Amino acid sequence: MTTRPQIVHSRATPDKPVVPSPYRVFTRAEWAELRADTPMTLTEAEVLRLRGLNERLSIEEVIEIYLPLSRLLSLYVHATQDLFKATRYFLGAKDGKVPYIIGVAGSVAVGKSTTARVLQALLTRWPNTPKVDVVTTDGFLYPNAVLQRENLMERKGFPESYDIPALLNFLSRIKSGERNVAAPLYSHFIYDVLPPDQQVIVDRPDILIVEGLNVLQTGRPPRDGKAVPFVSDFFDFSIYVDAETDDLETWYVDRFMTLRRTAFRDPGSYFHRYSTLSDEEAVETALSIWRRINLVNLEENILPTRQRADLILTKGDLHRIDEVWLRRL
Ligand SMILES: Nc1ncnc2c1ncn2[C@@H]1O[C@H](COP(=O)(O)OP(=O)(O)O)[C@@H](O)[C@H]1O
Ligand SMILES: CC(C)(COP(=O)(O)O)[C@@H](O)C(=O)NCCC(=O)O
Repeated sequence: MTTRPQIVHSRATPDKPVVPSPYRVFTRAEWAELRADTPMTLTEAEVLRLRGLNERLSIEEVIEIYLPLSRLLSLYVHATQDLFKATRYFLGAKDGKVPYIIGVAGSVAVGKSTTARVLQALLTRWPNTPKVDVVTTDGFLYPNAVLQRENLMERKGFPESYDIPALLNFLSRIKSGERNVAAPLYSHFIYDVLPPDQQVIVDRPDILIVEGLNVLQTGRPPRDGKAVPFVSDFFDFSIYVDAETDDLETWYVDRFMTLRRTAFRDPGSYFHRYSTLSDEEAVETALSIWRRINLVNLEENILPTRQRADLILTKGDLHRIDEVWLRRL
């Protein structure tokens, strides 16, 4: 089972004083109280739109967890923009708009992409309707041809499977205020990155959400002593979506079984070969992929980054968030 962030649970003993937690912990009810004012209701059209993002997402979850979170983020975005304006004023600079970047980290199947899409939908509702884009880091995986050549197909999602310099270059261009920056895309259907003519263009959004397993990773310190930035150096705020390992395994297998009934039926899909398996065989296959690849990656490379996040959402059964941990500033 995943252990929850440890630091707050430490008990004082005579020889071991309690270490103050860098996080303030909110129960679900306490967090829900923070959805203070007007834009905290959803229109019917918005509810429908959110349902379209993920039919399993409960609207209660959106109201109690994601609306307060979008309120907090909106306040942070405004504060950062004001600070940026102050710098521009100081420098006598006229132009310049720099996107506010939010990183969303966590295991495969924890719901990063759903969280990112819900936040995107909610943040655009705030006064002045900011433009919010989402980029996923799987676009920066090396193509299968490269992973095969390097014997890394069983390491997809591990740090060495990503073109990190390309991701850093992308983020650096975004943070420099550059317009029309291309980001590569990944397709779960073909299980590979798409060709360069199918890249997505990011054109100076107000907010960019960057979602992926690896976004809080730091990598090895360079041997030559030359400083290399971390992906998270470009973030203004970061979120880690957390859950027990047993739940993650269930969600991974469930998603695999749903895809088997839908996308995998298409002969063009990479996993089409699994559409003819019996249900039991398919569950075994999904469990095997989970345990060989994603679980190992979670334990070795993803969980250790949890305590770098500004906010941790801890999920229980059925994706219900039961606690919110907010880093003290
Ligand atoms: N808040 C949620 N409520 C219900 N189901 C969810 C929620 N978030 C994700 N899921 C389900 O969990 C699975 C993994 O979610 P996804 O967003 O694809 O994860 P990730 O991007 O972390 O791999 C999917 O089947 C999705 O429908
Ligand atoms: C594509 C992924 C590495 C996730 O990438 P991310 O967007 O989080 O960077 C992952 O979904 C994946 O495909 N893992 C390999 C094992 C598997 O097939 O589940």
